[in-house]
Amino acid sequence: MIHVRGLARRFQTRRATVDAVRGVDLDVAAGEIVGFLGPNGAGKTTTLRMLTTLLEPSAGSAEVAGHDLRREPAAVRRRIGYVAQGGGCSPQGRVREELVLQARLHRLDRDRARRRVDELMDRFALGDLADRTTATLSGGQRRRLDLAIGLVHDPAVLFLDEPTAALDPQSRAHVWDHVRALNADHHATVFLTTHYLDEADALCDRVLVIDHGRIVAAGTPAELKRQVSGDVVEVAGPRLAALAEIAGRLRGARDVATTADSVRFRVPRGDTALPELMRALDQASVPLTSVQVHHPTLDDVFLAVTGRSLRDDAPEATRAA
Ligand SMILES: Nc1ncnc2c1ncn2[C@@H]1O[C@H](COP(=O)(O)OP(=O)(O)OP(=O)(O)O)[C@@H](O)[C@H]1O
Repeated sequence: MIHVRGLARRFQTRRATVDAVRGVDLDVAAGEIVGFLGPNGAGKTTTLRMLTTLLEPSAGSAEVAGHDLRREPAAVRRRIGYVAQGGGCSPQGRVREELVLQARLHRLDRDRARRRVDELMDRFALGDLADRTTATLSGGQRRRLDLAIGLVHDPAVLFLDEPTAALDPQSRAHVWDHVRALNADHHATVFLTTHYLDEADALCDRVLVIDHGRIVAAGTPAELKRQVSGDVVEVAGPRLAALAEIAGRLRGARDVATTADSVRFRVPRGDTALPELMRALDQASVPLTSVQVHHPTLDDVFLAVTGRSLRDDAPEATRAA
C-alpha cells in the first residue's frame, strides 16, 4: 500500500541546511497499522507531509495507494486521508457543517454527503455535538472529529500525525479503540506518527523508529521490546568515570551511559548483576552513593535504539515559516 525508496528532504534556512529526512525506505502492506516513532525533530512530520503530497521530496520515490507520489499527486490525494497534528477545521464551524463541507470538497453529491456524514457522526459518537462550534470541543472530541474528517471520502490509507498528543489517558484509549475498529471493520491501512512507545505498542502491528532523519529500528512492538530486555541499573557516586568503567566490565552489561550525575546501563538480570557490581566496586575502592534497578522505560528504549534520551531532546533547528 505504501512503498518508499530513498525518500529525502532538505530544508534551507537563512542560518542552516537541515537534512530533515535522509533517505528513508519503507513498505506498508494493505491492512497494516504502522507506527512511525521518534523523538522531537526526528523527521516524522516531514516524512508524513511528503507521503501526503503536501511537501515535495528533495530525493527518492514513493508509491502510495497504488499511485506514484511525484507523477500522480492528485490520484494519491483522492485515496488517502490525513489528520494533521492540529486538525484542519475552522474554529467557528459547527461539527456537522464541517463534516458536510469536507464531504462536498471531496465531491460527494448532497445525498451521499449526508449519508456519509450520518455514518461518521454515528461511528465517532459525535451526534450530540452536531451543532457545537469546533472551538468548544474537548481535546478528545476534537480528535474524534478530526478522524471523521480524515475518513469522509473513504480513503484506502489513513495518515495520522500524533493522533493522541496532549490527550488525557481516557481520550487516548478512545482514539486507539476507534483506530483499531477502523482497521478491523474496514481493513483500513493506517500510518501514524507518535512519540509514545505505549501507543505504538497498543495500536501498531509494526513500528519504525526514526532518528535524525533515518530509520534506525523496525519490527513488531514485541520485537522492539525484546531488544531492550533485561533490567536497567542506575548508579551514582563521586567517581562516575570509574563507575562507568566497572559497570562496563560486568557480565552482559550493555549501553553504559554516563549522565551529569549517574551511570546507567542494562544487564540481563538486575538481581544477579548487583552483587557482582558491589564486589567489583569494593575491590577497586570505588564509592557508591545510590543504586537503583528498574525495568526498561520508554526512555531506555530510545536510549538503546537512538543512543540518546527522550528527556534530553530538543529541536535541532528553528522552523522556517
Ligand atoms: N520548514 C522547515 N524549515 C526548516 N527546517 C524544518 C522545517 N520543517 C521541519 N524542519 C526541521 O526538520 C527536522 C525534522 O522535523 P519534523 O517536524 O519532521 O520532526 P518530527 O519528528 O515530526 O518532530 P515532532 O515530533 O516535534 O513533530 C527538524 O530539525 C525541524 O526543525
